[in-house]
Amino acid sequence: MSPRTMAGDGARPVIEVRGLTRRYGLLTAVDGVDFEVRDGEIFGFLGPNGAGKTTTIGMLCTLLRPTSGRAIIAGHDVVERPHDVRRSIGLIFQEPALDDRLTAWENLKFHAMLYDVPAAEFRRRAAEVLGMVDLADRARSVVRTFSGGMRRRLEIARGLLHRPRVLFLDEPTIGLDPQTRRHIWRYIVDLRQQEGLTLFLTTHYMEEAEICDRIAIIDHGRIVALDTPDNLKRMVGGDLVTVRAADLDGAEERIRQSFGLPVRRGPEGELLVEVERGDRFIPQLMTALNGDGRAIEVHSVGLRRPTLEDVFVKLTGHAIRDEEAGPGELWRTHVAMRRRRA
Ligand SMILES: Nc1ncnc2c1ncn2[C@@H]1O[C@H](COP(=O)(O)OP(=O)(O)OP(=O)(O)O)[C@@H](O)[C@H]1O
Repeated sequence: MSPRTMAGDGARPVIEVRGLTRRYGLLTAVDGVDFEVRDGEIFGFLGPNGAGKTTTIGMLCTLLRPTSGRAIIAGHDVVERPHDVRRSIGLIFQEPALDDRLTAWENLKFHAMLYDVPAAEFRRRAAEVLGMVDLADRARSVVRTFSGGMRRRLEIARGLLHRPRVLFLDEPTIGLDPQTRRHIWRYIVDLRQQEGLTLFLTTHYMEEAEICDRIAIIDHGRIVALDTPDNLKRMVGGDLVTVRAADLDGAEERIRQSFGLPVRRGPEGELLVEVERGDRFIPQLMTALNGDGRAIEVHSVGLRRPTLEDVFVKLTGHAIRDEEAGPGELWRTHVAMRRRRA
């Protein structure tokens, strides 16, 4: 039975979260979230920077204490049994956590010592996980000589060394180029097939969230929707027609008056109209925009299927990309997380 069919078979969830809350002073970073993750599932947290993804993962991994609420990982309460939780999980965080003066093998060895993996088991397992991420021939190379993608693969191998039941990945591809990002995801999906483990990941890249079995969309510390990517996209309806025009306000008003349909703004300021059949709607739209005594100059009209970005905009009223962090902001976040963990 593949892990995909194992998911949702009625077994006890591997992660159970009830009313989980974390406050920093007056700010409620995570605001009473509830969800369950099934064994063998790829479960994603999707939301903009600052939505509360890292804080949630921090609590599930026992690095941050919840202000209130409960989280049970592989049957262990994160507050009452943190040691058991840590043995059940692997972590891959945004910031690299390898020692680049050591070889790949030595980095794994250090991790095995922390997790009490016996020496014979370590040798077998280290060879296995390095093979999984295509680094077997670089085992004795110093990590300093590795590319960003190789380092991330080694971190994945290290996260798997002690055979965790759940692997947590916080923005595992941030800062990598698109090709390397695709490779990393291929490894992650293969791993689920090979190891049957549960993956909990956070991302603000919409296309990456598509690989999840289910996604929780999080905004301002709250889960605003939780479902499969397909079901989430169905919330947006049929087709999306995009309109770019010289007078966007005028075009918006004309569409509302002519069709009585709601009009939203897309991430680049374009108009978005949800319709059942876009191919039939566009000719009527052009007639409406050209007619009525005053033609509105149209720059382009597009037709596409809804994406997770559209779902996010529909649910929250704002775009994920608007809040994407620049390098400076990301660096500040990393420094803050390091300090929090220190
Ligand atoms: N140690 C801290 N002290 C005060 N506020 C914090 C702290 N850590 C996080 N926050 C705030 O809590 C909120 C949630 O942050 P969090 O890092 O969990 O978001 P995120 O969705 O993971 O974003 P990112 O992808 O940027 O890490 C933000 O408003 C952030 O500024």
